[in-house]
Amino acid sequence: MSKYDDLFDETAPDDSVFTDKGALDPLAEPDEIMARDEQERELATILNGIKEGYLPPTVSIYGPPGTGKTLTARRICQAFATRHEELAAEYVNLKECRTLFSAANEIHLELTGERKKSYVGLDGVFEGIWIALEDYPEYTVLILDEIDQIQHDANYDPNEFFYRLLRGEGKLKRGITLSAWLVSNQIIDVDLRLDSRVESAMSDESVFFGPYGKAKLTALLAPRLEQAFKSGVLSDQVSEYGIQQAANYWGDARKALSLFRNAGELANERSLEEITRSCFDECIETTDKEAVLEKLTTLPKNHHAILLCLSGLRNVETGIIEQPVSTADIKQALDESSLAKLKLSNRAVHSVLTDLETMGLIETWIESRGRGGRVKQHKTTFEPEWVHDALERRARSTETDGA
Ligand SMILES: Nc1ncnc2c1ncn2[C@@H]1O[C@H](COP(=O)(O)OP(=O)(O)OP(=O)(O)O)[C@@H](O)[C@H]1O
Repeated sequence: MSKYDDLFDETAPDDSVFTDKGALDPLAEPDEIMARDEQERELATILNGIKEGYLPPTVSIYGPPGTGKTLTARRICQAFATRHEELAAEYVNLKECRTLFSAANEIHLELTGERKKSYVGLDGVFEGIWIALEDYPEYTVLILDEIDQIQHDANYDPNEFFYRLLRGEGKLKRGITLSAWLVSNQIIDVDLRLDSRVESAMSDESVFFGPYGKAKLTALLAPRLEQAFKSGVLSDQVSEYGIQQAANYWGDARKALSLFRNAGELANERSLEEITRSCFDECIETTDKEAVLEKLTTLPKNHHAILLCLSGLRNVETGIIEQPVSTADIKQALDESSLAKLKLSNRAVHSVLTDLETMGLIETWIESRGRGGRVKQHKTTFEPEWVHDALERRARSTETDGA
């Protein structure tokens, strides 16, 4: 018997509550979209516009995280495109794009399988996009997920991207009909402060995906819970309790799935035969923390630096991190620490703070101090200690990558 036989025996799940934990993976594609009939109908009506020779130049698809925007937009377009050869649909996720150039290049990559070199510039990439779309069917829907990322480009105004996308010369010259479906958490023209020449080229079509309430979450989770858990380990009452908690706290399908996975794992850890209400109560924070850490670990260095300054001041007596922190204090903490090497100007600090607020990671407000004037204050929307946990996690993964 090798040492691995022992190791595998020791780590094998013993009396697990799960039969198929993968069913609770939010990345796993569900067989069917549940509880989004209204939005599916709105989107199908928009697509059916091709029968009258019209697709809106833009459709804003917006709502809080985990409300099925991406899933619904992609599925409905794919289903329509397989039934109508005059329409093609392409999906591009702009999550990693920090410049207008990289966002346009991501679209180019999706359409052609190739990226453009940087010397061609933004206009060169758009020209490539229009050339590629010439060979497309009469109508193309381009789903641009996480479109709000393009506001992170410190050197360009997002209007430059939209102006080219909507009014580009190469597009008009070739008579290309493109409908850009802009998926984001906020309504896009308000969020990105688009100017009037861009706004006038956009349509005011928008489809809102609200947070899921208890009934919708129940419909959506039912087939996945049935697949995930052994029969008898999750009673109807306890399941209903977990769903109610997920609806009260978040209304987010992704977090609801994670909550059930975490609750099941806790029951396993404690060798419980059934999942209990307290498993859910104890997992609310873990589930929240998981989602925040995931977001934090993917942030750029400057964002981390600012968050560190925001969560670095501790009360000398209690050891508790003190918040809120003013913009001036953040800048001072930056300049007095090893983070000074990042050489962040006041403007850069301000722009990172705006980004963090848009991402829902901090809250910002103005405090009036009488004669002392007005001071901008900031605090994290989550436990500030988690910033340090995220950094540790990132350092560990860099070590592993480097190993
Ligand atoms: N209506 C639904 N029916 C079935 N599963 C759903 C539904 N809505 C969400 N889900 C599940 O939640 C996951 C996340 O949904 P999706 O990515 O579409 O959310 P989103 O609104 O685009 O989120 P974000 O704004 O964070 O990108 C899906 O992959 C799916 O597993």
